[in-house]
Amino acid sequence: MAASLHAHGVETPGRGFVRESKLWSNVPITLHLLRFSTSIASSSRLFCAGSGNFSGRATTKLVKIGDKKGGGRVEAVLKEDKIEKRFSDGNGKDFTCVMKFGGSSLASAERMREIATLMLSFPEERPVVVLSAMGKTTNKLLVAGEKAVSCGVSNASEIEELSFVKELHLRTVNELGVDRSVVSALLEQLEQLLKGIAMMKELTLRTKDYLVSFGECMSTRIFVAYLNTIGVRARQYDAFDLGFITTDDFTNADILEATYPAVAKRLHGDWVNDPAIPIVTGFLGKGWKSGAITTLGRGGSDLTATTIGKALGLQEIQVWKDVDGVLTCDPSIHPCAEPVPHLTFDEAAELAYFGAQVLHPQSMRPAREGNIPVRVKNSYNPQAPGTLITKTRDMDKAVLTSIVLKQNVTMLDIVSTRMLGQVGFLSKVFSIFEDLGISVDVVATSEVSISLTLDPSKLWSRELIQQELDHVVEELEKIAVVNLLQHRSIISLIGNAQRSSLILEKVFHVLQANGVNVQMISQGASKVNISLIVNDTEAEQCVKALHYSFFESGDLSEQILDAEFGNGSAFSAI
Ligand SMILES: Nc1ncnc2c1ncn2[C@@H]1O[C@H](COP(=O)(O)OP(=O)(O)O)[C@@H](O)[C@H]1O
Ligand SMILES: N[C@@H](CC(=O)OP(=O)(O)O)C(=O)O
Repeated sequence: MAASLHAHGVETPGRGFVRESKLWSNVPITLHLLRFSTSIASSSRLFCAGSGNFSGRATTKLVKIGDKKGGGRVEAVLKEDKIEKRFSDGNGKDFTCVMKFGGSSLASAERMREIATLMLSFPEERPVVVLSAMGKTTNKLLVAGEKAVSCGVSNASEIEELSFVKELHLRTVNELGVDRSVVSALLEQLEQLLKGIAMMKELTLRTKDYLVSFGECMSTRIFVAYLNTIGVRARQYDAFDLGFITTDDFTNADILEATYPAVAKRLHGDWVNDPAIPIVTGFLGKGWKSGAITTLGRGGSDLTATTIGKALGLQEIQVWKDVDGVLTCDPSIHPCAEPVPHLTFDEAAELAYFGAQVLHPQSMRPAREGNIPVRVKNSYNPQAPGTLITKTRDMDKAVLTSIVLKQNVTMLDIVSTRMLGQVGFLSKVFSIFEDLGISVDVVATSEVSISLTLDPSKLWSRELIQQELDHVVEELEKIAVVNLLQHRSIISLIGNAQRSSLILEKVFHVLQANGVNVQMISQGASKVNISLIVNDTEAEQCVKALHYSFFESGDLSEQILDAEFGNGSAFSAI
């Protein structure tokens, strides 16, 4: 039978008293008071009252506290099987940070155990934890849904991806020693849903969101059950019931302002009533009109984490990945990519927007608004310092921060037939895109022409199919001569705007040496980003050459920069 321990307060020589602190353990434990958050004076004794088995092999230690007013916070470390578990009584500020673990950090039972150990190895933190779906579950669910549309009701149960998802989650609960019932009902519902899709022969965006939500709903339930079995109090939350209110843009919903107070109220209230580490589903929300489950776009758990960080005004948002932080380029394109130690919110947002998979494009917004530092860390290598993202950073020595590649982009050259004046021309072109609901990425304009790119794989918008492209061209041809150029790539250089001339000089030198023609160039209003459009076939080679030149050759070492440009301020006038 699980032993439970309720430590009901702290007796002090003076009037000091800490309000109820509840500690549970299902194994014999040793309890040490870790710290008391107000000033420490004399010696006192932790005492237990009322219910619970705080006896036998569990021992108390004399502790030092001395808060005359009786406020403050008790924290204790329970030691058992080398796992350290930390509890707090919630007096004072409830939570210190958000810890978000992505699918890559949660691929198996073993990884879940490691994540629990990692999470509990920060005794000074009281985290809110956000989890994504295990491993590649979201992709598998989407493929299962597509297959269900055409496989027939009688074959829906046999869909390979459904079997994969079932097997992964059942194996994980078995290996973690938690009850199968934690996921069995959800797996049953998932199978029923796929049969429903097969019967209807259609997969709407709304159904897609409901379908993928099973991933996060299962991973969080398994993790909470596991934490409870090792004696850690944790509570599962589905974001759509926690207060995440979104637009009804299924597969790409926006978080509404009402979310912040709702989430704060619920998490705070529950903690005060019954402290337990909150484990929240990433990626999910509830549409404000439909009341249905929505998702925040692929990789949306990062946004869940920063939203909670802002809602609770926390000290830090930690995003745990499978890489040593934000890197100088995508490591799958160039293995010599290196971690970037420090980024601003603007740099990180630009990097994510232009396609670096490592962060969700919208995720920096709440962190920036709340001015809460974001730390990107590696759950496979927690010692690595990772990347710290803050409002400002010292840009004196910064030249280029990161190179981002987005492939398979469509480009349009639009030249006015001069039927409209200059102002009319630009506005007409953009209204055509607006009417068709197509987002434009990179733009370069002159008086009578516009070059721009459309992104067919944009994560948060629908796919551009050929028919739609033909329609765009048809509309534009009413006012312009249009040239559609497919299979292009955008290479985005995220860096120090104060050094744009130096960056461009170097870029053109590298591209010329590699015989690459740049088809379009654009510097965003944020000045953090310079984008170059090249052919898809040349893009990866370009990125490698640029990476070598900016990060590996030593040409831009700090000494050289100091000697050539002082502290960079010489460029600010440009
Ligand atoms: N500039 C970059 N820095 C770091 N990782 C990048 C970058 N560009 C692409 N990636 C890819 O992003 C992956 C991490 O993001 P993601 O898969 O969303 O993690 P998680 O699922 O854990 O949230 C890395 O494994 C890496 O392959
Ligand atoms: N599971 C969702 C949400 C998410 O954020 O995942 P990850 O943290 O693994 O990128 C997805 O795959 O899009």
